[in-house]
Amino acid sequence: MTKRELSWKKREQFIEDHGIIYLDNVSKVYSKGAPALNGITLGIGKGEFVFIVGDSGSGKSTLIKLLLRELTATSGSVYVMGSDLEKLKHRQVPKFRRNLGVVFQDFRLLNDRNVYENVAFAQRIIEVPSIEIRRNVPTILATVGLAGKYKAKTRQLSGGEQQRVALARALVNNPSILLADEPTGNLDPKNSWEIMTLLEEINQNGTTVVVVTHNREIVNAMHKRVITMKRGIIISDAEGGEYIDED
Ligand SMILES: Nc1ncnc2c1ncn2[C@@H]1O[C@H](COP(=O)(O)OP(=O)(O)OP(=O)(O)O)[C@@H](O)[C@H]1O
Repeated sequence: MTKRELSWKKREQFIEDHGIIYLDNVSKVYSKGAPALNGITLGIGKGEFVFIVGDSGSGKSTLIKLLLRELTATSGSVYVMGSDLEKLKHRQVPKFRRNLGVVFQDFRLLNDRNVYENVAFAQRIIEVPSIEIRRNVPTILATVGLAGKYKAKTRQLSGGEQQRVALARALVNNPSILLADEPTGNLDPKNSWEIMTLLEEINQNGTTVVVVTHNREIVNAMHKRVITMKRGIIISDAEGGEYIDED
């Protein structure tokens, strides 16, 4: 077995034992104030669908930023896909992020480009050959129900449609993990449900999905694993859990 095969096997074993996401006693302290995360230990298995909920300021976005390696932990270790993110060199970060899809509340699209270009862009930056891009983009747009809108400028779309473009862009590179930070925060109930249904389908196709949300109704209806945070710690972690009311 080559060295590379051996290290891949080790990583597979790590994921099997601890999860595709694993935080080991992680704290994050910003320059001022109480820790945003305070000794979090958490494993998320390959193929899981997990909600992360909690009061404003409880540390949810900080957690997502650690997983994306936008931030590093003050202490403890963050492992994503079996890699210790602290050991990742700066130049390795873009390659690491290829396996992560991410969507945000505010969509973050290129508003002067059309739908097709927004999605194709994600493939161009990782140098996917044009012939494959021309095949992949329509396929993923059909998956999110936007096949007919590929020429539209994103600013001409509804909020729900814009979030679907963002989802298509997040998924086109076939990531192992999809992180969604408040994906329905700017959407009405109907569009929120459509996005959640898409996230569930994506999960059923094998992608691990982590959703940060304040949407109580959706969390309570979907009966997924629910991790509740408060002031930087996990106060509840329950399969088929409910949104716990803030006090
Ligand atoms: N860049 C920063 N510098 C200093 N403090 C920060 C920074 N970002 C977040 N914090 C603090 O860390 C704590 C956790 O913030 P975080 O954004 O992770 O919470 P959250 O649960 O995502 O909140 P919300 O639901 O409002 O988005 C808060 O007390 C916040 O004020």
